[in-house]
Amino acid sequence: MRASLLQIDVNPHESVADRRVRVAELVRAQSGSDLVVLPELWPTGAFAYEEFEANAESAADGPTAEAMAAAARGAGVWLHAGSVVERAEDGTLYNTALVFGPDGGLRRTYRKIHRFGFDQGEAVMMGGGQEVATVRLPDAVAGLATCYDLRFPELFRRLTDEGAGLFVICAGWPARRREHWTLLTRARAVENQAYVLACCSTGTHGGVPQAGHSLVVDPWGEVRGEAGDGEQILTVDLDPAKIAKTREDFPVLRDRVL
Ligand SMILES: NC(=O)CCC(=O)C(=O)O
Repeated sequence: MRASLLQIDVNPHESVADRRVRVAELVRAQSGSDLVVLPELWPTGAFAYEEFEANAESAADGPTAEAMAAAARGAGVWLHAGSVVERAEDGTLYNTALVFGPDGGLRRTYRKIHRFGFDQGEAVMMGGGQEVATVRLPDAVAGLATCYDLRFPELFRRLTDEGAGLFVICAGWPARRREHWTLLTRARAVENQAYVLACCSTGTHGGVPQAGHSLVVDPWGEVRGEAGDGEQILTVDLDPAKIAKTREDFPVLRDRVL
């Protein structure tokens, strides 16, 4: 299973519309991959709070959903299209991740459960998701999480209990906490014996320099690929059989007591 993480440069010098066109072209170019992953809130920037209202859109048929559906179909890939600022029917904003199948159909949405900001920014501007989300890919069940969710191991254990052997995490993680990013992605992989595909943005938006360093970690906790600081496509071949094999050979999940 070939996965390509598109570590997109998100900065205010490029308009949302231009970035959408550019990212769609990048996705279309990934036709040899099985799964393509984009960062959190790449149209606006995860910290560009002043852009949220003006760029809020429908998760089903807004401009980003339509462009990403066409790009997934064009490339014939599964696409975790990162997240968008969703405006729900009642007007509430959500940080919502979108997953498309190779036919361009929207297969899953996930509203970020843990909102970042400690009474500011996303934490007050957006509603919190209430449901965990998994999606069945051809060779594994993927559990979805978004950025700050990474700090909450109980979410990943719930996803594991729902059958996930691979976590896809879109993020706009700040550079100043990059050590946490690397440590926590590996921890989630080791404790759940699962692949972690963690795609972060790069550049600076909302005045917050981004970490980059998107990662693919295997179920043994080994880093199989890591991007650098700038915009980059990180392509890694995964072995989904390794999920069951790791869980059989070293069956810690069976020893859970609580
Ligand atoms: N966009 C986010 O969720 C940022 C999370 C973050 O900065 C952190 O957990 O640290």
